[in-house]
Amino acid sequence: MTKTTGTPPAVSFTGAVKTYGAVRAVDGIDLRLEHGETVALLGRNGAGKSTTISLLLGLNEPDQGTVELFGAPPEHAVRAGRVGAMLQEARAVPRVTVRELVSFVAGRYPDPMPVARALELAGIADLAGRRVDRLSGGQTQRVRFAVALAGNPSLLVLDEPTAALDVEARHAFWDSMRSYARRGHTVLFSTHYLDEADAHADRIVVIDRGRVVADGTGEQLRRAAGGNLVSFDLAGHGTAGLELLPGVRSVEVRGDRALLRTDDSDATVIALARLDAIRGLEVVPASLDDAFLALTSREKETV
Ligand SMILES: Nc1ncnc2c1ncn2[C@@H]1O[C@H](COP(=O)(O)OP(=O)(O)OP(=O)(O)O)[C@@H](O)[C@H]1O
Repeated sequence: MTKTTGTPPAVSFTGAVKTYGAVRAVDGIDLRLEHGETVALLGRNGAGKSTTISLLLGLNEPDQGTVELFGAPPEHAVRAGRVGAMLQEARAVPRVTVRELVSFVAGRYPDPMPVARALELAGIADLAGRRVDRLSGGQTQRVRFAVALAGNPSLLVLDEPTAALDVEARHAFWDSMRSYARRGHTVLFSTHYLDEADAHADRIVVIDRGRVVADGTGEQLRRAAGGNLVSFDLAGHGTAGLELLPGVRSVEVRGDRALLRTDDSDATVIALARLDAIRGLEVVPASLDDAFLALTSREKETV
């Protein structure tokens, strides 16, 4: 992470709220992205990721709170060409070629990158002469990436950038994104894919029901959700009192096995041994999937 003292952060949300009727799509978000950070916004369907991004880009105004880019309202940074965005909805522009579209967008920025470079970074140099309304979903997605890059923005915002991409295109996309980020640019991307967030972001911000429920590295999220999972065959044992054992945060029963999420697996295992409940005992580190499920569990109140 690159900290810049004295300079306002690239992105700053303070108590931002956005409601649609009764739905609090963004429900009091505080978020700060420093210059040069790559941050993943992770959440289930309807968690509020796209609404957060629309506030960030100034496409929507918060009902409460503030959103700033580089210390000013988002539209300033957007108008100054400091922001590039790849949003979910793809509007096909009829008849123009890929090169024409990217050139047109680049021409509206004060300091664009060469069009050939944007096409190359997005992996579509070979599609330059093709009409944009005659491309596959994955190709269209890569054109939108080239459009987002065209202005050489300081802040790149990508809403589910890999949704329509096959495995190979996905790898190529992340390589490009990382090479862009390495040059000191700030990147925010939303995703449903935990592995992608873990592999490609410096920080993961988990959003649930319009709130930030976790913010940290993949490792910190795993720890926050309970470091290890201890499981064993119940073999007739009851589950009463298991949640009171040392380290245990939660107890789940799957068939005849009990699954304990614990912060201190040694202490939990010793206590289980005293109860003679160690048949088929297994201790595994909690995965990021486990962490994500624990953090965004529908049953759990996130306060
Ligand atoms: N224009 C709108 N009018 C009414 N409700 C909306 C609107 N946009 C979003 N919502 C609601 O706000 C909540 C958050 O939606 P949002 O699109 O921000 O979630 P998301 O995390 O991006 O979801 P997904 O992963 O499915 O894209 C949802 O309940 C959604 O139905």
